[in-house]
Amino acid sequence: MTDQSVTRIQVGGSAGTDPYEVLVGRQLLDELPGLIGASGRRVAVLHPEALAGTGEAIREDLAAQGYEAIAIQVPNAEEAKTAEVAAYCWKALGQSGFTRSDVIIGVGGGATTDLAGFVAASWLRGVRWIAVPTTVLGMVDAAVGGKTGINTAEGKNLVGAFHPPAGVLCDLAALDSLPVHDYVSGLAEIIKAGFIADPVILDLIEADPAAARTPEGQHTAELIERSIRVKAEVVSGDLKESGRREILNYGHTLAHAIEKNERYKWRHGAAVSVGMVFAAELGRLAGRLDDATADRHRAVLESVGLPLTYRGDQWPQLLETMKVDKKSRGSLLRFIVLDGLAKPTVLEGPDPAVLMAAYGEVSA
Ligand SMILES: NC(=O)c1ccc[n+]([C@@H]2O[C@H](COP(=O)([O-])OP(=O)(O)OC[C@H]3O[C@@H](n4cnc5c(N)ncnc54)[C@H](O)[C@@H]3O)[C@@H](O)[C@H]2O)c1
Ligand SMILES: O=C(O)C(=O)C[C@@H](O)[C@H](O)[C@H](O)COP(=O)(O)O
Ligand SMILES: [Zn+2]
Repeated sequence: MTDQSVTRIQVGGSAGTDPYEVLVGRQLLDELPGLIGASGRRVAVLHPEALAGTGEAIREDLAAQGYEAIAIQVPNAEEAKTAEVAAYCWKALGQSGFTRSDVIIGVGGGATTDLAGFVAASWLRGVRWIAVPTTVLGMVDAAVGGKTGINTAEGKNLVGAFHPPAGVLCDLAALDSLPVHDYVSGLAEIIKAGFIADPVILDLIEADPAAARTPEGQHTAELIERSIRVKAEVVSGDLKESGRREILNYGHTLAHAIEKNERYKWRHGAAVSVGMVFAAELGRLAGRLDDATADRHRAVLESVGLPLTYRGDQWPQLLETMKVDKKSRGSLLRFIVLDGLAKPTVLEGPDPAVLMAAYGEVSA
């Protein structure tokens, strides 16, 4: 039985998109059969190496309920977000006779659910999938909203599809085994939600930054739920990022360039942290953002142990990579900046000197 203290947050349902729910609580796996649906006979549980035990336990449980269940183990973290690993998954699905009525379950962090969603989007031109995020970042951001994809040598998430899940199960117990480095990485996306839409998030973290770094923290569930609500509200109105959804990319233009520069060895949240400090400086230098809000970025990110700087000598490469950011239009670079707290906006084609000066503020 699903625990009674489960929070349900609806996503989508307008503009022709099917609604689905994000559940936050404990012991949520009993929800799987309902999400798989009456016509699902085969299920593929896609999981990273680090969650071999969890993946197998879910597979066994579903097999015991009569499903033809296979497990597909993929590498940890960004090593899973490649065309080669996607092809490996397609092969496993083909060999098990996976049809359009069958279902993929992505169990893991954002890298795993991005891959699982992409495999689901591309297999037979789209099959049903369910996200079971097991990291903070996966719960508050990656598993929600239907952006799926993989990286290429040229950049982050360059191949993908919008393919929303049938449901998202955030079991808070999963966070107990998450290394602190990965836990903290997820806080960057929570802090992003605070700056772009819900400043109460910032207040809660600033009240006790040490507690925010652990699953036992007093406000853990509230921070996760508030961030999911921000994401749910934004993507519900703009699934395919034709406008407002771009605000979720706050800090990501530089972040993705840093990730590529580091050959995807930096955690996404760490790169987003530096990217948000850069975006705040850009907003300040462009005359949009007040000093106090810009300075608040450094203070809150540093208080939870996120990085604020990156290598100063890498600017030319980073600038080149930023040109193929998905928000770019032709040769026009576009950034999300703040006009004030919780007032995100687009800054188009900033003066190259201003861009470089903003980078100077995050250069180590
Ligand atoms: N689709 C989206 O909208 C969206 C949004 C934000 C981020 N992302 C993507 O999410 C990815 C980052 O996700 P992440 O921060 O969750 O990292 P991750 O998926 O790389 O996971 C980090 C590490 O933790 C391990 N792990 C996962 N759950 C665990 C658990 N419960 N216990 C122990 N180990 C566990 C993983 O195997 C991996 O080694 C990036 O690729 C980023 O681009 C996507
Ligand atoms: O959901 C979105 O939209 C986001 O931008 C959320 C980001 O946190 C996330 O990292 C996303 O994958 C970035 O998307 P991309 O389109 O810039 O690759
Ligand atoms: Zn992100």
